[in-house]
Amino acid sequence: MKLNQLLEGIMNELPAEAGLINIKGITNDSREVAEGYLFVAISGYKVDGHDYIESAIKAGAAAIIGEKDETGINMDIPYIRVADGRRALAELARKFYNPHKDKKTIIGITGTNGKTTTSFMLKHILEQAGSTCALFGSVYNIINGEIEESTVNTTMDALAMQKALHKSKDEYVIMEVSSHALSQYRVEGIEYDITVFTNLDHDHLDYHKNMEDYFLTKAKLFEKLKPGGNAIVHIGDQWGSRLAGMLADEDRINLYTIGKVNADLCIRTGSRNEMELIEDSGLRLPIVLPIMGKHNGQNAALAYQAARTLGLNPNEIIDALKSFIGVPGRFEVQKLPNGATFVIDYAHTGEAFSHCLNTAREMGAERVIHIFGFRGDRDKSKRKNMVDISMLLSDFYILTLDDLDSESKEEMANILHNLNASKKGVVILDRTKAIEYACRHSNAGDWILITGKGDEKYHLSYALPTSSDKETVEYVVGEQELRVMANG
Ligand SMILES: CC(=O)N[C@H]1[C@@H](OP(=O)(O)OP(=O)(O)OC[C@H]2O[C@@H](n3ccc(=O)[nH]c3=O)[C@H](O)[C@@H]2O)O[C@H](CO)[C@@H](O)[C@@H]1O[C@H](C)C(=O)N[C@@H](C)C(=O)N[C@H](CCC(=O)O)C(=O)O
Ligand SMILES: Nc1ncnc2c1ncn2[C@@H]1O[C@H](COP(=O)(O)OP(=O)(O)OP(=O)(O)O)[C@@H](O)[C@H]1O
Repeated sequence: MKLNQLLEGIMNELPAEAGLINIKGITNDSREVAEGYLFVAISGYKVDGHDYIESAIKAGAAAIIGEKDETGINMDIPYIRVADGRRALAELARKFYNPHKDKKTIIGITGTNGKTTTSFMLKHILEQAGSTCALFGSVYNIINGEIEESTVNTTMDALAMQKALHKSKDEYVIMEVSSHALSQYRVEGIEYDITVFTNLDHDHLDYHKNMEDYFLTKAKLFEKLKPGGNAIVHIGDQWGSRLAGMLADEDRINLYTIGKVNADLCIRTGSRNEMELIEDSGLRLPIVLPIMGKHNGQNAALAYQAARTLGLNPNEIIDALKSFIGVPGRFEVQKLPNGATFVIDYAHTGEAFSHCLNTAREMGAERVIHIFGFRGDRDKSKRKNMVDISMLLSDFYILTLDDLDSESKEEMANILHNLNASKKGVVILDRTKAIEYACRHSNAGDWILITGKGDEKYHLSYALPTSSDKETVEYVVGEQELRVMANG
């Protein structure tokens, strides 16, 4: 594609000869530049892409886009200045990979918790109805029925996103959209058919200034709805209600609210996994969800409403939900030989903790034991609240290590000891030893919840020869089986 075609609308005054340059590819990573590529230099959070312009030129770049007036580099290829490199990258990538806009139906799901679960549920419903569906999210990406290795981010960068949209021949694309993605223009230029809001909880305040900023960033997804598109908003918290209020007067879109009362789709929960969805027509749909937790009832209601707006009939959606097998690492349950229950979950916010711990009680736990830590570098201001909620809702908790990222083990150990303000809690730094300890001291009727990592691999090495919570649970359950056998 010619440079001037690519830059149309992004840049007005381009030297005539520069416009004729043939661009063979686009990248913002100097290590990926090949002959004839356009290199987009971005001032990043860790390093400055402008420092790699010379390497990009050596690797064969045909033109450079950057944010700085002066690069201080003598170059005989065009340097084009833009106000925001990330935004320009998104627009260029869309033009390069998807010049005719997407014909597929695109669904974006945002919120602090429940994005992955809701997206898996909706995918399952659409596939049961015979449709093909791509999924872009934190567990993995699925394109044309093939699982692709998981990306670093929940939402891919703009370039990977446009390539993935280009590659997908699926009828539907469901994507999790993080607030980071919205503020970094990773989904710029995408027009959504449906956008979904799950909830907002204290998280990511290492990145956002405050909850207000976090909320307004999430709300940007709804500006990207196509005219006539559908906004589906869970009004279970103040942020969802506020978003619904903001969207209510927008004539160009349709708004569907989900909540316990005064919503277009009402959720009535019964005991354990029983629930009922009530449409505003009065249609009542009872369902026993195959996965546990009221939070999953909310996720199911969001997926239900999305499928309804896509024209599926109520009973086929409810039937599909009945065969949903869950998401890896989200409330995965395993029974121990002694009658106790292990749960592996991805909860890493206070609200997610309360859902998980309450679910264990509702399922009949006599004693709830909670094992968790804090991810290094991530929102440090939520840590105390996480301990407070665990202290309130568990019978016993074990503070342990999670991934440290750039925080040191000593630093984290101090934080864990300082936050452990209750006799209900102990600190066992080694995560695998914490799990082993809980297993050894468990009785029939106990529920042991290990939260934070879900099915992700450990970044640290621990005492037991395992690399994820699931493997550690299998290991300690195996040990317990041996002990039970040895004791006859
Ligand atoms: C803080 C943050 O969000 N960083 C994101 C950002 O990184 P960055 O572009 O600033 O990267 P950088 O390393 O400073 O590099 C700057 C530029 O130099 C270039 N470079 C670098 C080295 C080199 O040799 N040559 C070169 O050209 C890079 O390609 C880049 O263009 O843009 C990258 C591409 O999109 C992201 O991968 C990266 O996410 C990092 C890994 C991250 O941890 N992000 C988290 C906070 C995040 O985004 N999380 C949300 C999910 C949150 C949730 O759980 O809900 C997500 O969507 O994943
Ligand atoms: N609707 C919900 N409300 C509150 N908590 C929820 C909800 N759904 C899931 N959770 C909790 O949040 C955890 C993560 O769920 P899920 O992976 O579906 O969310 P996510 O938004 O994709 O999270 P992340 O952005 O961190 O990947 C679950 O393991 C569960 O503990």
